[in-house]
Amino acid sequence: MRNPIAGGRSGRKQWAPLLAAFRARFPDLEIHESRSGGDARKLSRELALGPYDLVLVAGGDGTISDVVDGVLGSTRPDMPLAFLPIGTGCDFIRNFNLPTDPMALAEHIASAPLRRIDAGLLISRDTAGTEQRRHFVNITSVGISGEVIDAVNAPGRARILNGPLRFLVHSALAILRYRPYDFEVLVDGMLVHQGRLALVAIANGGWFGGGMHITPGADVADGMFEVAVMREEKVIGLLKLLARLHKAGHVGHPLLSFHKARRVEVRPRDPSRFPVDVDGEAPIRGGFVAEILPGVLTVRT
Ligand SMILES: Nc1ncnc2c1ncn2[C@@H]1O[C@H](COP(=O)(O)OP(=O)(O)OP(=O)(O)O)[C@@H](O)[C@H]1O
Repeated sequence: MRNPIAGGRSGRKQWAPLLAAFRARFPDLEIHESRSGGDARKLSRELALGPYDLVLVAGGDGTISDVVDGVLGSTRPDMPLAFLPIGTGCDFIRNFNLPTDPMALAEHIASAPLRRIDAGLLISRDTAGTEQRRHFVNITSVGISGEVIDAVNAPGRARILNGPLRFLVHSALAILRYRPYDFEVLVDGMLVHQGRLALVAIANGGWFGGGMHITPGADVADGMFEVAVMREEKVIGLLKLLARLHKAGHVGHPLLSFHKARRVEVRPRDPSRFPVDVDGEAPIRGGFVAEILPGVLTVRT
């Protein structure tokens, strides 16, 4: 299941050697390509019902998220998945120790045992008040990160910058522009914050934003979210924190708290609608509930 636009120009370059390596190791390989945004979800729901042993996801975090949502929403949610990282940020696969060489990656996936990992379920409401449900696999966050994702994914925005640098520059710009939202955050029913916030990250995996190690205590297979709550802070303080995120140097900061949880609710006070970063895309707006689904995904990593 390939997203042909993932990773831009460098993604297209990566594809030929990956395809050659995987064709050699998996002679029965079939290639299916998404044709538009969101198509990966529909296609993978169909593939989950097909005569296949494994769905290889060739794309970035958005593609992996769509495929996970498609497979978990199908009647065969235990269809095994494996990941061929081709993307801008490629944050989810940082949780696994995957080889970068295409031949080594093909061999690794072919011989890896099946294992179960967790995913998240998001429950939100659209503008008409209708309940929406979608799965995520890495990190759902709001605050500065939602604004960053809106900027990074803005259609028509020239791709002068790519990869982690793209996230870093947009993060710095979003911090300069950000006016903290007012939220209530409930973690397993307990109110852990009420008021203005820089960021809340509800994490299954440890990294977002092209390598920022926001939740170092996250474990994709422990049946829990790791939740990072970053309280309001002055611009200069946020920029300093941003500079420390790649090496997890933010841990221990007095304005940050971490929580382990099965259910997290983000209730907006002002504004009531804002972009929500779901695995590096912004498919929903406004408040939501996130629930962990322990061991629901079958993977070969
Ligand atoms: N054929 C297509 N044409 C246009 N958009 C597509 C197509 N197929 C998938 N998409 C969309 O492309 C978007 C980006 O995909 P993806 O996130 O995998 O790549 P990326 O943004 O380069 O990587 P990352 O998320 O790791 O930074 C997704 O939102 C997906 O819905």
